[in-house]
Amino acid sequence: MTDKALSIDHVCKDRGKTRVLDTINLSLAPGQRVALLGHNGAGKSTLIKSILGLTPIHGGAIRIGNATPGSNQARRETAYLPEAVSFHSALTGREQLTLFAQLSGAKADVPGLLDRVGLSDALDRRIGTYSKGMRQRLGLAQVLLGQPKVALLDEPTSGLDPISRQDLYAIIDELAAQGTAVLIASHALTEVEARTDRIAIMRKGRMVADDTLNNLSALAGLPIRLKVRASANPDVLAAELDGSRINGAAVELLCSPEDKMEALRRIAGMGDAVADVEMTPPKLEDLYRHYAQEEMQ
Ligand SMILES: Nc1ncnc2c1ncn2[C@@H]1O[C@H](COP(=O)(O)OP(=O)(O)OP(=O)(O)O)[C@@H](O)[C@H]1O
Repeated sequence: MTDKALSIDHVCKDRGKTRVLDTINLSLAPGQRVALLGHNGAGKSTLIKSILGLTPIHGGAIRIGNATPGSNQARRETAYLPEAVSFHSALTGREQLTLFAQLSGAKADVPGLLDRVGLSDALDRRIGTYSKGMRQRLGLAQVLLGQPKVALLDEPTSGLDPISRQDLYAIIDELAAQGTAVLIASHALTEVEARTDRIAIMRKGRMVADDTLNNLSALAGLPIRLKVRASANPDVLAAELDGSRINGAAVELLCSPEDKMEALRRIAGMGDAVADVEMTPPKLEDLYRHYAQEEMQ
């Protein structure tokens, strides 16, 4: 028995002569939300297809709980939302979801699920008349159907408006709260920064980072930005603090996490010459650039 919802252990996959997954390790505990990031072609979709058992791997092992990808048990326990969901356009949302429920053998409160994803007004409308966001919501209702152990979401918010994105993440949070491990492949860094527990970054088939945002920040040693606003003369402040002028009255300092307190003490020592201080830790965008870019290798 394992306490992991998903474990990926030394997985390799080749396409022709190219190794597209190279010794990938990744595990998700129940209820964890993990962002899977990487440039185009890094291997995210291939990894997701391998987890679904849709493409063979050539080394290592993948388990959904204790089940192997593609087995009946794994299929029951895994839900997948592709980037471009496609449904039968002649069916209504209610009919499509009822059909999925029958196919999966799950007992489902179809109107309740459609209500939960904000489609109660459209449940008897043909899917052909749904917008992209509505189809995405229907896809999410399908993910919610069987209370899966693992949910794999491929760019779930692409093409959605900001409110629909927020709604979608709220549903992902609910899914995680009921114990589903959620792996979200995405290019939307700002979103996943706020809405996931861990960040996994792939580069050319390898997993180059897998940790919490804070730990990745510490490991990367990226600088913290301090923006100091002068009350009177910013040039004097810039010279005293050894910072650079960034606009009318402000000075910017970059310091390592270890030097942060020392820098703050120096700023406080300037007394009334300082009107305000703003501190910005590295963002996921900075970390992504650090871990995913080739030049950094
Ligand atoms: N059906 C296929 N046949 C041959 N090569 C493929 C196939 N699908 C993907 N690849 C190759 O495998 C590598 C990984 O591609 P993959 O689609 O997994 O990347 P990705 O990280 O999902 O990219 P994106 O962000 O663009 O969706 C790439 O080099 C790609 O060209």
